[in-house]
Amino acid sequence: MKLAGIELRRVRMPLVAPFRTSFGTQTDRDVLLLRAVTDEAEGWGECVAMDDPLYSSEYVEAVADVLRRFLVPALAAHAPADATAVAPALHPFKGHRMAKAALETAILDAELRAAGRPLSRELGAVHDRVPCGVSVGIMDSRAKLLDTVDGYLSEGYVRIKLKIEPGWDLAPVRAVRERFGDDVLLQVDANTAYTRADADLLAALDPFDLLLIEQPLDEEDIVGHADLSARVRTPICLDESITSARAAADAIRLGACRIVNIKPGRVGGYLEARRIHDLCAAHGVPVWCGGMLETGLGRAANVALAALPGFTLPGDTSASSRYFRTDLTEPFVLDEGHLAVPTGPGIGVDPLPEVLAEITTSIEWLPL
Ligand SMILES: CSCC[C@@H](NC(=O)CCC(=O)O)C(=O)O
Ligand SMILES: [Mg+2]
Repeated sequence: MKLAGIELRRVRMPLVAPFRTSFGTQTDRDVLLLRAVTDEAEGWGECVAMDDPLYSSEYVEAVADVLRRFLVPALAAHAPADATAVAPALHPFKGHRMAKAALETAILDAELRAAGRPLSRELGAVHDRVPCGVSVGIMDSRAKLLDTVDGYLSEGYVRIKLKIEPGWDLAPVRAVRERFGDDVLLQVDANTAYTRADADLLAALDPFDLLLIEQPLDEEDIVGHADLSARVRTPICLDESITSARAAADAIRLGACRIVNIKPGRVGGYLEARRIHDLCAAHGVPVWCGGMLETGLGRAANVALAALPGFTLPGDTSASSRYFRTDLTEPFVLDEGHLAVPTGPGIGVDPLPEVLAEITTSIEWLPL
């Protein structure tokens, strides 16, 4: 397979409602899509970086820059024969895992489409549909929160994840438990909003029988999470801290987490995501697929990954309608709390041309 070039395409999609986390509020997505053009097929990679470096150090403008100046020229020099050669070619450049993930995914998608192989099969999927959780933002009131959760449970979501931050934690969790009972699968995500001094506060969540507490402390505070894991009964799950299979191995070895949220965009791509899955399975650590408000392109690939055997907890693989009135692809629709794994070659979905044209804000061609 010969790579002709990479198209950088920016698209802007409004969210159906503001999505508030401990690091800010989002009202739309400015998404960078990569289209890999080869002599045999084309492939898509969706970059998960946000507008600003608040979830991680990466952000969309920086991703475009590092692709333009370093990563795509490196591919020109190495002429990778297939997707497995992309990460080694990009290894000299430190970090920028979201940029690398999008590039590797676009090339992997092109390769698999040319070969007629679905991504799910390539990764080792064992299910043809996956159970879906939903992420619920911080709200202005508990009443609004309970109405929102009620709506999602009515839609069939099998797990509720509440965003929390200091001042919005015990009360909303208690309100959800009191309204919907103890059987609802419930977890929380702090996005690093707490400190080691909050151990007792986080331990006060134990009586609510949560599935997990996601990333309570700073992404670099592995020791702090290990100490917290010894103080809090609820399993600690890491997200921002797990940037690679090595980081996952170290966190597990140090007792910093008992569950891992795998996001392919955060760790450099689907091949590294599979390595993390395999490593966690070897240690008996459950994993689930996190989300970055992906369009249907990234959502399709995430659903394929979530079908691997070690993904034993519902992921943030929600229906398209959780975030978008109109998705870039045919919408992902919840069916009895599950999404079907795409069966077509590669990621198995394509952008709808008229939607793509309407939401595109810029196009840049990077020849190899
Ligand atoms: C803008 S928040 C993105 C990161 C966040 N993602 C979610 O909460 C799920 C988003 C989704 O459903 O795609 C996380 O830290 O897990
Ligand atoms: Mg998270």
